[in-house]
Amino acid sequence: MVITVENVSKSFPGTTAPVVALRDATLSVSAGSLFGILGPARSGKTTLARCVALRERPDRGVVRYDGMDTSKLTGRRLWGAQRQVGVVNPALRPERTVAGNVAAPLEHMGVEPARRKQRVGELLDVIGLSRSGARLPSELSPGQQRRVAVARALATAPSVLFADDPTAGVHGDESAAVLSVLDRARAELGATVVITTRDADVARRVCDEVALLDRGTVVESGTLLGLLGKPGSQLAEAVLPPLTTPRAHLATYDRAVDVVLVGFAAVGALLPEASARFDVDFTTIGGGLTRLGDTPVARFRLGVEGQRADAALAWIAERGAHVSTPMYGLRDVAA
Ligand SMILES: Nc1ncnc2c1ncn2[C@@H]1O[C@H](COP(=O)(O)OP(=O)(O)OP(=O)(O)O)[C@@H](O)[C@H]1O
Repeated sequence: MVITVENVSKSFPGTTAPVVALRDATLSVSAGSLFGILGPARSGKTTLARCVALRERPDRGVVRYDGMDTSKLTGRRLWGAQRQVGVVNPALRPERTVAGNVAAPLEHMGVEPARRKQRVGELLDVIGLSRSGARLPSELSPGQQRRVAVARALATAPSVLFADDPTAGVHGDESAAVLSVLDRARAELGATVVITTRDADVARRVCDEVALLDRGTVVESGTLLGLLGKPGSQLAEAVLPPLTTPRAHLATYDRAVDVVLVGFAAVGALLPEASARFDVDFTTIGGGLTRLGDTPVARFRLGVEGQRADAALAWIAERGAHVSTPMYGLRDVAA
């Protein structure tokens, strides 16, 4: 399902004046994407995600599901639209087993026992807890409990899954396992997944689309890979390896450039090949390698020497590398 948010504003009553949670927020969530709403504390992430999930009504603006204006929906039709979004609620029922927790929404819907059992089995497999169905939540680690909460939200096969801060209170490998379950929900069950997070690393690891929120305003949104080459992108800055080079260091080269390379072929081969073809030397003076999901991405600050430096840089740019002139932040100038 494609979800669009158009100029959504939302305020809440405050003690002295209304608290503005969202101002004119606009974004588009592609069908089948893992969409991250990223921003600092109180920037409006949860409110925006709740509007997307139809759990909160905007004061102004429209949320569309596959083009349909949801603001006009009431009663059964609103409920029907809300049911398309499974919301991950981390609070499990302590007295019920893992399987019982996952089965609860299906019982509520009156799904017959054999079908229920089959569905619960499938979901426990997706979350990697096939053999823990009979255990109680208290016997599981926080990360495993969170995975059960995801399975429960997926039980009724919603087309959209919403998880508010899915790695909150879960650490290290455990948080990677929670994120990989969200990724499987998208890849294997075909759900569009919307998450909120303060952590750019979460976005880097699993999100393919992101919106960056600042004090209720969407300051950037789009595909993460698409934003990498955008000059001055805050999202790109947050997920790429940092570049901090003293200005004096750059002066030792004919010229210096920042290069972003995306994908196995580019990261592995583009620079050595350009160097050989154009008889140009590249020296890495900053940056490094990372991954966006499974895609290797590199950002390097390079010293470039050789008469055909321009031709070499044009050649790598034609092959998809993003080449730019280093920009100086305050830190660099001070250094
Ligand atoms: N139900 C509510 N009543 C009053 N104020 C609210 C309500 N929900 C959110 N707010 C306020 O709206 C602003 C945005 O809150 P929101 O929870 O959407 O931000 P957030 O980015 O998810 O924050 P966090 O990362 O801290 O969870 C905050 O100032 C918050 O206090």
